[in-house]
Amino acid sequence: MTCRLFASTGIKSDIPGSTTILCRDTRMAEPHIELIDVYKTVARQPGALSRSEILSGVSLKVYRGELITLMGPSGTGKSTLLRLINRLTEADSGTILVDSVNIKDYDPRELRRRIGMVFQTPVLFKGSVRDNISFGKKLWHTDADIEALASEAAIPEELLDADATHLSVGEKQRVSIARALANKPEALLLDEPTSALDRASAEKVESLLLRLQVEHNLTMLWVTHERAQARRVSRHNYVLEDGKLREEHG
Ligand SMILES: Nc1ncnc2c1ncn2[C@@H]1O[C@H](COP(=O)(O)OP(=O)(O)OP(=O)(O)O)[C@@H](O)[C@H]1O
Repeated sequence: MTCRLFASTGIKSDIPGSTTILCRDTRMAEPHIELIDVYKTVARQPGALSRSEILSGVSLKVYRGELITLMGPSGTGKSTLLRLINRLTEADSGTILVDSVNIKDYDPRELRRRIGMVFQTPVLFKGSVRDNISFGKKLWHTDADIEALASEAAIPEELLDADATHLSVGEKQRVSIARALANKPEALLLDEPTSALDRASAEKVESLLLRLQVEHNLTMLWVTHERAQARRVSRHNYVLEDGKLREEHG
């Protein structure tokens, strides 16, 4: 077995006939995304005086090109943890770094271009599939090739001019992934990207995400309720429970 180190290290080791896997090399690179002692409380009822702590000193390092999964009981704060990273919500205390820079020092729009998000239920706006995929390209003036992205996301060419709101949920999820890629992101936050899909569509989207992760060297944080899926897609599986994050071994 050989390790294909993360592309940012610039080192590749492929010995013919051996198995090549992605390996974490903590000696050679700074984490791409790092959470240091993050606390987050929420008000359970609007206007309530007391707040509940859902993250109690969470620390995590994710390296460039690495895929980690997040599991844990419902309501423990997995989505909140993702949303903290692209500043859809703010931590009460602690530090979050992207490329060693505090996320508060980024323009939030640029942060969200770099770190895309895919939700459990794909939300597309009224308009064609092409319009939906082009959204980020227009916003951030990237040179994304819409036809190429559609093809990468296994969206047939004849669907490009179809009304996006009329697609099946599986097709919509593939469009939302292509739309996220049009921003030329470096990382994707995946909030249960397959759990609203039937089995066949879920398998397609799972293998699509895995292929894109390798082809684009994307860092991915993938929330899932399925332990089997977590194990299929990554060797770095974390569980969030009682405000704490722990890595699962074995
Ligand atoms: N903006 C908010 N205001 C108030 N409470 C919130 C807010 N966002 C999240 N919460 C609460 O924080 C807790 C964690 O929510 P979160 O969606 O992060 O959990 P989760 O682990 O992703 O859950 P699930 O697995 O069911 O999707 C829940 O009790 C939720 O009701």
